[in-house]
Amino acid sequence: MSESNNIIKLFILRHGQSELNHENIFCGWIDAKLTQQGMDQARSSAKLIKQYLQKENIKVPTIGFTSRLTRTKQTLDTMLEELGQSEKKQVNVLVDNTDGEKQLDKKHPFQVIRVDSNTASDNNKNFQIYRSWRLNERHYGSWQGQRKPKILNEYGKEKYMFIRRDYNGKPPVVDLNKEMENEDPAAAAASIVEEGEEEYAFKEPNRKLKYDIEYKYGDITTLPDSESLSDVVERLKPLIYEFILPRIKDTDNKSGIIVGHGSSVRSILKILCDISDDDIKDVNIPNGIPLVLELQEVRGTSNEKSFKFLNKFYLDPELAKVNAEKVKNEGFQKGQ
Ligand SMILES: O=C(O)[C@H](O)COP(=O)(O)O
Repeated sequence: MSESNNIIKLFILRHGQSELNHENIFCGWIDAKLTQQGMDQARSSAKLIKQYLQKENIKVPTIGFTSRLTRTKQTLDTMLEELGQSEKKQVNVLVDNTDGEKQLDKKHPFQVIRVDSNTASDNNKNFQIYRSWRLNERHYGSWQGQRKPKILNEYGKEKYMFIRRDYNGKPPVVDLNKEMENEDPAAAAASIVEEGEEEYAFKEPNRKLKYDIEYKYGDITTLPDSESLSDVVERLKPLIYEFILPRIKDTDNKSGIIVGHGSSVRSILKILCDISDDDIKDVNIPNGIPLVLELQEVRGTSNEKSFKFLNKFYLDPELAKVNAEKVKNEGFQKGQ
């Protein structure tokens, strides 16, 4: 096998701007949609990928991965329109298989549930999308739905930045009774906010409804109520090594698109580029700018050692630098 045909290329990006990014509100597992600017970012990220593929004489990837949140779905769907793949897509949801000990089953950790109802033209659908809750944003605990400047004011700069960026920083747990949409619409309509309690305008979707496929087909015992970046790294590792990389490696051109979130993209980089716990604090991910990550497949080694990091670069490095700095400073600017 020659050097060049065992190179795996990942196109990794954070979704375009969401309604809550726009409002400077912690989003986490709240299911915000993209703004118009977010849709535009998705489209221009696909244009950048297209230009790069043409320049390098590489075919469009045939596989993509998103979280289970709407903002990554909308981003990838919009990108596929621009890449001419939207008619070809086949959508699958990955659910966890656990062994008796409630650990991921080592032999068959994930089950693929096809969610497209149209099976008639399956043969033409050669762009495979896989969605997994393991690619979701970090669960931002009780900070979800709250304005960043307000939290900064309450916790002070040091604690605010520690929880946002330290590898082990973790927000207080969410009170799911209060901060999750009610399963029963009638009960939701009747729910009264006690005097002096804050009304949560932005809530996490009811999990039984949002993750119905996971509840129906898989073992779902581990959905979090607050996470540090290290928690996200742990939940992502099996997905990356047991599913994403082996699938991408088996495609014709060994490339794939991954659309994640600020913290899930930071976690992917931490895992694949071997970034230290300390250095990851300074990594901020801009919305909607693709990063190319190249890995070399090393034959004859076990999972985690079988992909060696080679190179990574943004397709618009200048804009990525400016926008990453803005992400870092969220909450601090006046007038937010
Ligand atoms: O969940 C969120 O609000 C953002 O996507 C990430 O926020 P952060 O950059 O403050 O960690």
